Amino acid sequence: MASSPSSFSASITDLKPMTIMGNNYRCLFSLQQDFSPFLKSKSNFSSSFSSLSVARKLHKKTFQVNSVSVPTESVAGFDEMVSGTQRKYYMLGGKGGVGKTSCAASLAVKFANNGHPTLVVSTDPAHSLSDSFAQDLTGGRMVPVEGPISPLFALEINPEQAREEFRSASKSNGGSGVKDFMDGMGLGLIADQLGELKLGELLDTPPPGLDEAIAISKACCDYVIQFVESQEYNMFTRIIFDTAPTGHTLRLLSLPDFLDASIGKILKLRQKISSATSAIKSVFGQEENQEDSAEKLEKLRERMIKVRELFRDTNSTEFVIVTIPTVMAINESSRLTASLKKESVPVKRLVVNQVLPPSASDCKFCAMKRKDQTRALSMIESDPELSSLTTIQAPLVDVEIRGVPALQFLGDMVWK
Ligand SMILES: Nc1ncnc2c1ncn2[C@@H]1O[C@H](COP(=O)(O)OP(=O)(O)OP(=O)(O)O)[C@@H](O)[C@H]1O
Repeated sequence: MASSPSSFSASITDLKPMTIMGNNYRCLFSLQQDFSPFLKSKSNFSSSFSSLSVARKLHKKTFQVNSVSVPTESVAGFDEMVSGTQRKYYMLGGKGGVGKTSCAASLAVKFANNGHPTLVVSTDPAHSLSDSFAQDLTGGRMVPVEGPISPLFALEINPEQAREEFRSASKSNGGSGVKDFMDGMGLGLIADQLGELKLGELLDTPPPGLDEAIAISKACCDYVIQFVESQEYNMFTRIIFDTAPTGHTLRLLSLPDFLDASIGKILKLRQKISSATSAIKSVFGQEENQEDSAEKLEKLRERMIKVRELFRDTNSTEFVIVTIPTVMAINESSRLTASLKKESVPVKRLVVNQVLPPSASDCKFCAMKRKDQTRALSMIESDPELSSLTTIQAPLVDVEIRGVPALQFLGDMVWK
């Protein structure tokens, strides 16, 4: 067990041979556990970082010797991602289990090691950032991640809190449909005021599948607004979102539009009603309160427009799709790309994760798997949505990617 920089360097020579699907090579991952006490000390990390670079070089060399290099189709692009100190947002999304969290966490580590104070945020109700960083990041607030050179913080948006808010608002108002929705969105005051006027009939039907997940989307939007407005987040020049599987993410992205449209309708309605009879005015209470709530609504609407604009700003935001080489995952990625384009969300990169590395001698299982993957990869080339994206291939490795050194290792293979 190493616990000091000197023993760390000595142990570099002890890298254990590991295998990627049958091919021998030396793997940095075997270091992760041995050196965790050492890596706990941030001051030690910069010296460990240079040692890790040596280890990586050694690793690359071994790759060449054994002819099992990482798939070569990776396209340059990290230079562009890392350049500039203006804040950039990266959202990583795709089908469940394809490696969104691993890719998002590895990108965050890479940015932080390249001088960017970075925040990585999980918007997936089933968070796995803590597992990925091998560190407790729960609690719904920013937690520093030990290891990288520049500050790296992680935030897992607390789904229970958002769900609870939604549930209690729905229960206490005893309504249904749009009214429940408005309550859950923190618009209970307006919903109450308009309750007698059959609000549900005056608004369009909310999107199908409306449930507690939308409360989490609302919480995410609130955070996004804070990232833009609050001093607390000023320092971050890169913010990465590890998003939930496709359905949730699309809901999150369309929420600002939906709220903007709904609020617009309420405001118009209010205007009409405020000039009507005193009987109707009494439903709304005093003139002063009307002004107050109209102002609140207008403010909420402005903030939603801000979130929407941010999601669509090609200068500051990019949605990176993560997939794996299977027909199902690629079909879903194609649909996701089409939806994102429809929402005008900038998307230009596709990470194809868990690609079998080349091998001179496949077993029967590997040969079958490789055939499947080759077929799936060729689908990308002919897919009308995906073919125009920059494709980055990331290899399947035979160990779980957990902890900063492992994420750094993955990041160096993916983000080039
Ligand atoms: N390139 C890879 N090689 C080997 N294992 C990988 C690779 N990428 C990810 N994994 C493993 O796959 C599992 C799922 O990865 P991850 O949690 O990153 O996926 P996800 O898309 O975020 O999942 P979810 O949709 O459940 O949030 C993890 O155990 C992770 O270590």
